[in-house]
Amino acid sequence: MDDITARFKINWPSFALNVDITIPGRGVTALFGHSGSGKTTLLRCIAGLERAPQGFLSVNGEVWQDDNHWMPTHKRPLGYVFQEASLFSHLTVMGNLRYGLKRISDAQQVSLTQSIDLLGISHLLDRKPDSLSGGERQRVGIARALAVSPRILLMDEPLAALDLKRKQEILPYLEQLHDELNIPVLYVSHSPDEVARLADHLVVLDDGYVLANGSLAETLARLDLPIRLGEDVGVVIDATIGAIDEQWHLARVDFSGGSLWTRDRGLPIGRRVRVRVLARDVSLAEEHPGHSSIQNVLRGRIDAIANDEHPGLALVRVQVGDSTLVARLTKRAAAELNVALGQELWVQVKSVALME
Ligand SMILES: Nc1ncnc2c1ncn2[C@@H]1O[C@H](COP(=O)(O)OP(=O)(O)OP(=O)(O)O)[C@@H](O)[C@H]1O
Repeated sequence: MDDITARFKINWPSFALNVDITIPGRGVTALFGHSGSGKTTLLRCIAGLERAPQGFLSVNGEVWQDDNHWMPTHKRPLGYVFQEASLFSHLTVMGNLRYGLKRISDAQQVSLTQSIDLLGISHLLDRKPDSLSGGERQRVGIARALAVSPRILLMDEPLAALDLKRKQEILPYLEQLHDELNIPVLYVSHSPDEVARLADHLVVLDDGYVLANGSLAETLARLDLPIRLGEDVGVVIDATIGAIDEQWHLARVDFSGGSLWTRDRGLPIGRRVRVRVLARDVSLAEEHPGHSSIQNVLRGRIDAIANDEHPGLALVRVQVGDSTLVARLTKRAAAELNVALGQELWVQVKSVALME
C-alpha cells in the first residue's frame, strides 16, 4: 500500500493528542498548526520516541507499530532533521555523514553519494562543523538523514533557525529532494511560504486534533474550513512560466484555467512554478472590466459561497478551468452581484505571489 497510516492517542495532564490519519506514501506532507498543537509530538510518535499505547503506524505497507508489535526507534528506517543539525564537532563532514552507517553496503554507498550531490556539499566533506555556516550545517544534517536510505524523512522546522537569506539558499535543495527522491517527507513548518512552496499534502493540527487532512490545493480551497496559512485565506496553483515581457519586467504564468501576469523573477520559460493567490487579491465582476489597473482577468464559475470571519464579508470560490480561486467580497457587493452557485463571471486577480 502506497500510503502512511498513523493512529496515536496520548493523554498527558496538560495535553492530549488524538490523531488518525492516512497520508500519501510519497511527496511532501506539511504538518501545520499553531504552537503547541502537537506537531512535534506526532513526529516523535512516528519516530518511536514517544510510545502511544494502542497506537498504529504503517509506512508504505510495513507495520512499525500495532497492538502486538512496537518497533524501537533504532530499528525504524527513518531520517529525522531538527531545527539545528547536531553534528559531532571532532569529526569532519564526511565523518559525520558516515557515522551511524555501520557497514556501508553498496546500496547505501550510492545513497550517501546521492545525498552529498543532492545537498551540494561535496566541497565541504573535509571541513569540521565549526567552520560551516548555519545553512551549510543544516544541509549536512539533511544529507546525513538521507544517507541511511530512510523510508520516511521527518523534518521538524528544518529552516526555522536560519535567517531569510540562508532559508532561500536551502529551499531549492529541498525542492530538488522533492522532485528527485521517492521518499515521503513529513515537514513541520510555521512558514506559509515553505508550505505553499514545498507541500503536496497538508495536515492541519489544532490542540492535538486533526482539523484538516487533504491535498494542499483542495485543503486550501475549502470554504467550510478556511485555512489561514498565514495572514489570509488563499489558494496555491501549479503553473508554468509561459512568456516573459521584457519591456515591462513581467512573467506570464500559465495554468489550466488561463494565464496570470506577475513580476518577472528571472525564471526561464517552461519552468514549473507554484503561485499563491490570496482571497483579498481576488475580486469578481459581471461585466468584463475592460481597461483596469488589474490586468489579470479570467472567466470562472462560482461553486461555493460561505461566510467569512467578519459578518460583513463573504468568501466565494470560483472554478477557473481545473483550478480554484477564492475571492473575498463584502456581503453588500455579493448581494449587488447576485452571487449564486453556478454563476459565471469575471475574476480579477490583483496580485500573484510566485513561489520560487
Ligand atoms: N513529554 C511531554 N510530557 C508532557 N507534555 C508534553 C511533552 N512533550 C510535549 N508536551 C506538551 O504537548 C504540547 C504539544 O507540544 P508539541 O511540541 O508537540 O507542539 P508543536 O505543535 O510541535 O509546537 P511548536 O510549534 O511550538 O514546536 C505542548 O503543550 C507541550 O508542552
